[in-house]
Amino acid sequence: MKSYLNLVNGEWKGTSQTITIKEPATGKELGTVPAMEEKEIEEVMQSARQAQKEWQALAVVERAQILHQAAQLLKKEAVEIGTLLSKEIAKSRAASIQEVERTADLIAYTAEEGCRMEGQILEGGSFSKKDQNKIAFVHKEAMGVVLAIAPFNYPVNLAASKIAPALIGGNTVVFKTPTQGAISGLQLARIFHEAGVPAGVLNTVTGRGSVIGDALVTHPEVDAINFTGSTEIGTHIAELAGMKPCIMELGGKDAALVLEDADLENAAKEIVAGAFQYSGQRCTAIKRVFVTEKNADALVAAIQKEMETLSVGLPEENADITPLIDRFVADHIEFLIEDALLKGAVAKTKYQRERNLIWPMLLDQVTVDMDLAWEEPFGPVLPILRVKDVEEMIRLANASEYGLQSAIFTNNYPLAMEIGKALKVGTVHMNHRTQRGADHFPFLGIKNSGLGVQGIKYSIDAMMRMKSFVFER
Ligand SMILES: NC(=O)C1=CN([C@@H]2O[C@H](COP(=O)(O)OP(=O)(O)OC[C@H]3O[C@@H](n4cnc5c(N)ncnc54)[C@H](OP(=O)(O)O)[C@@H]3O)[C@@H](O)[C@H]2O)C=CC1
Ligand SMILES: O=C(O)[C@H](O)COP(=O)(O)O
Repeated sequence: MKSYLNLVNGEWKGTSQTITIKEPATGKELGTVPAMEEKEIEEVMQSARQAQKEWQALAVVERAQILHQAAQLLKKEAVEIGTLLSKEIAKSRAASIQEVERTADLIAYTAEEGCRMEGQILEGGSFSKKDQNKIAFVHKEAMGVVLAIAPFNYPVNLAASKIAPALIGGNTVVFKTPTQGAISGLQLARIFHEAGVPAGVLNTVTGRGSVIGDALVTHPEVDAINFTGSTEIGTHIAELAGMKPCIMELGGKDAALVLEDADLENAAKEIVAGAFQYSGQRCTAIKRVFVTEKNADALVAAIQKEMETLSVGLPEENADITPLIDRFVADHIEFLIEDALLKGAVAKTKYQRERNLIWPMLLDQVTVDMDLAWEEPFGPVLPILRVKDVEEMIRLANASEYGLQSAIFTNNYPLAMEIGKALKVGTVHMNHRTQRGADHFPFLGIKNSGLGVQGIKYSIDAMMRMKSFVFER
C-alpha cells in the first residue's frame, strides 16, 4: 500500500501516525496519509510565513507563469489523477477526470485574471472642496498566509479554487485536505510543486479536522480562511476565527420551481441531472421540487421516466449513482426517507440499499412537517412538494435556513425575473439545473449557505486587501 506524504517547506514529510484511506465503493485500502498532530503544524505555519514575502515580491506575471505550468501538468495527468480521485471518493471515473480537467482550466484562467488585477485612483475633490488637493492610489496586496480547507466531494477542484487565487494574489497557502480525498488533494499539491511553486509557498496538512482543525483555524500565523464544507463545521470555524477574514461555501437546499407554463420534459431532464449527479453529493444539487397540482402528476411521471435512465453501480463503470462517501451519510438518508414515508410521503421508486449504495429515490407528496423538506441529505433522494401557487413556492423556498441557488422553469421571463428577485439565494438558474459553473461567474450563498463571493475574479479579490496611498498635491 502506498504511503502519501505532506508537502512542507518544499519537502515531502511523514509523521509517526497515519490514516488509512479506503475506497468507499469496495472497502479496499488505497493508501495512507500522515495524521498530523498539533505540534507538527507549527513547522507548516512558519514555512508559509517565511516564504510569503519573497513570493509576494515576484511580479504577478512570474507567479502566473508557474500557475500556467501547473495547469499544463495537471491536464497531462488528468487521467491518472482522475482515476485515483474516482477510487478515493467513489465519483464516476469520467466525472473525476472531468473534475481534474476543469481544475486545470480554472488554474489557467486564474493566472490570466490575476494579471488583470487593477488598483484605483480616487480624486479627493469628488467628496469635498477641502480635500481637492488629495489623491488616493488604492493598491491591492496579499492577505499573507491563507488556510484553505476543502470538502470531500471535489477534493481537487475545490482545493484549487482556493489555492490558485490565493497564490496569484501573492499569498502563501496552508492546504488542509479533506481526509477522504486527501490522496487526491496531495496529487494537486505535487503538481504545483513540480510546476515550480517555491518551498513554503504551498504546504499541505492531512489529518482529521476534528483533531487538528481548531489548532489550524486559531493559529496566529493564519491571516485568512477559505473553507468549503458543511454549515455545521463552517459555523464553528467562523466562531473560532474571530477577526480573521473568512470565505465560506456551505450547505444548500436548492429548490426547483416548476411554473404552470413550463416545458415539463426539459424540467424533468434538468431536475434529474441536477438532483442525482454524483449521487446528489453536491452543495448545488437540486434538493427539493415545488410544483402546483395542475402539473404535479405529469411532472412526477416525467421525472420518474427520466430516472429510469440513471445507472447504478461502481465508479469505474461510470455509473450515475455510485456508493456514497460512507455509511453514516447513507444511514442519515435512510432516516430521512423513513421519516417521510411514515408521515405520508409517497414513494415513486423502490427503496433499495446495499451498504453505502442507495438507489435513486423519488418521493412525492412531501410536506413541511417532514425533515426531508428542510434538511440537506447529500445523497440520491428527491422530494416533490405540491403547492397552491407561485407565492407558496417562494414562501417555502425562502423558509429554508439555506440560500445557495434556485432553478425556475417557465417561459415567462419577466415573471421569472420577479420570482428570482424575491428568492433569497445567490444564483437563480432559468430553465436549467442549479450548478456552480461557469467557474468565473460569481458563486455565493446567503443565510446559512455561506459568506463572501467565489468565482475566479471574485476569489482573487477575496484573497487580497486594499491599501490606500494618499498624496497631497
Ligand atoms: N457551498 C458549497 O460550495 C459547497 C458546500 N459543500 C458542503 O459540504 C458538506 C459536505 O462536505 P464534507 O467534506 O462532508 O464537509 P465537512 O464540513 O465535514 O468537512 C469539510 C472540511 O472541513 C474539515 N474539518 C472538519 N472539522 C474541522 C474543524 N473543526 N476545523 C477545521 N476544519 C475541519 C474536514 O476535514 P476532515 O475531512 O478531516 O473531517 C474537511 O476538510 C455538505 O454540507 C455540502 O453542502 C460541499 C461542497 C461545496
Ligand atoms: O461542491 C459542490 O457541490 C460544488 O461547489 C458544486 O459544483 P458543481 O455545481 O459544478 O457540481
